[in-house]
Amino acid sequence: MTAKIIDGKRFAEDLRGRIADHVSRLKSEHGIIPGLAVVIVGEDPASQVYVSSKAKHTAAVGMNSFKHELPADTPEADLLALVHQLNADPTVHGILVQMPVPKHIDPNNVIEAIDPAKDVDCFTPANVGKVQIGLPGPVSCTPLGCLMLLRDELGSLEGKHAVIIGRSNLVGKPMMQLLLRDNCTVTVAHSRTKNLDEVVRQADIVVAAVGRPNMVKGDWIKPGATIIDVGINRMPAPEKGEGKTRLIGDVDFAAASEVAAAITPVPGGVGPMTIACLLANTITTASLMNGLTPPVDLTA
Ligand SMILES: NC(=O)C1=CN([C@@H]2O[C@H](COP(=O)(O)OP(=O)(O)OC[C@H]3O[C@@H](n4cnc5c(N)ncnc54)[C@H](OP(=O)(O)O)[C@@H]3O)[C@@H](O)[C@H]2O)C=CC1
Ligand SMILES: Nc1nc(=O)c2c([nH]1)NC[C@@H]1CN(c3ccc(C(=O)N[C@@H](CCC(=O)O)C(=O)O)cc3)C=[N+]21
Repeated sequence: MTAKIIDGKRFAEDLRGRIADHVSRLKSEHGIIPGLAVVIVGEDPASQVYVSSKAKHTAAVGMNSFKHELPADTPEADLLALVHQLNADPTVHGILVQMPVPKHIDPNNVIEAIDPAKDVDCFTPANVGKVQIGLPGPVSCTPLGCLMLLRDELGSLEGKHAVIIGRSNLVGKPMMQLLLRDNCTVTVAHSRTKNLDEVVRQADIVVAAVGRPNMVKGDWIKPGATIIDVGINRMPAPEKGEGKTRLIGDVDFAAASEVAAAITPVPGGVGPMTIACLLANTITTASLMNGLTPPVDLTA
């Protein structure tokens, strides 16, 4: 079998088109221009790339984009003061502080400082809890993007056995909640899981979110499974020239493609969906902050 390649880049483009429609409706019917503030501390090149990409897409859908770049040695108190200022700013509906933050800053203090009403990453305890009980609000961007791709590919997810590899607060745990809500039977594997290959062989749906290049082998995949590869691993690519790199996922794409029914590529799979879902969450928070029901097609 040669797997269908799930085109996350194209799906994200379509999603951004729908988001742009919602933005223009919020403007014309309610006089609201959704605003997203992105804060980056330090000069990590990969983070810079993501932040620029977010700013570009935010503006392209008609939202206000506010970018705050702080030096790497910014004291924690100054970062928290900026977050409080953004919490109080009525033109800002979403706040994202790019992670990781430098070592002298406690990421938990940053997350606690963000007003849950503007928490478009869905990092705050209030919003994590809302996802768990199924109340409206922002939903973790990467898991939301994975869910949209899976629903588009499979229709109903009911009764499917989903194996998630990774249990981070950013990806694995919220993915577990969303798949459970869609009536999957969910297994969450992690670094202490025994016989991971045998566990993965049970899966109708595999979500790999580990950060280890090509860790999931072709012979771990049940024939006909659907594979979502969240992993982003930057590898040296001397064949492209001195100092060049390329991205690969957590799944051995070539081997898994021989067995699976459908698979996301890296790049061009989950990554673009993450950014589109950040914009979707900004529509959700802007709607809720104004007493409006968030559009159903942008949330879980
Ligand atoms: N495409 C996108 O938009 C995004 C991509 N990513 C990428 O996804 C990947 C995961 O990110 P994130 O969740 O933040 O990573 P974390 O490092 O926070 O979590 C990794 C998880 O993988 C588990 N793990 C580590 N080694 C193994 C192993 N040998 N076998 C099984 N499980 C293992 C860890 O287990 P334990 O808990 O036991 O330590 C942990 O739960 C990264 O490559 C990241 O770059 C992340 C966010 C967005
Ligand atoms: N507060 C916060 N929220 C995040 O959502 C967040 C974060 N911090 N820190 C880092 C991770 C990682 N992340 C990605 C977003 C887009 C791509 C993406 O667009 N990837 C492209 C490739 C981009 C490239 O070529 O570098 C793709 O997979 O096709 C990847 C990874 C969001 N994260």
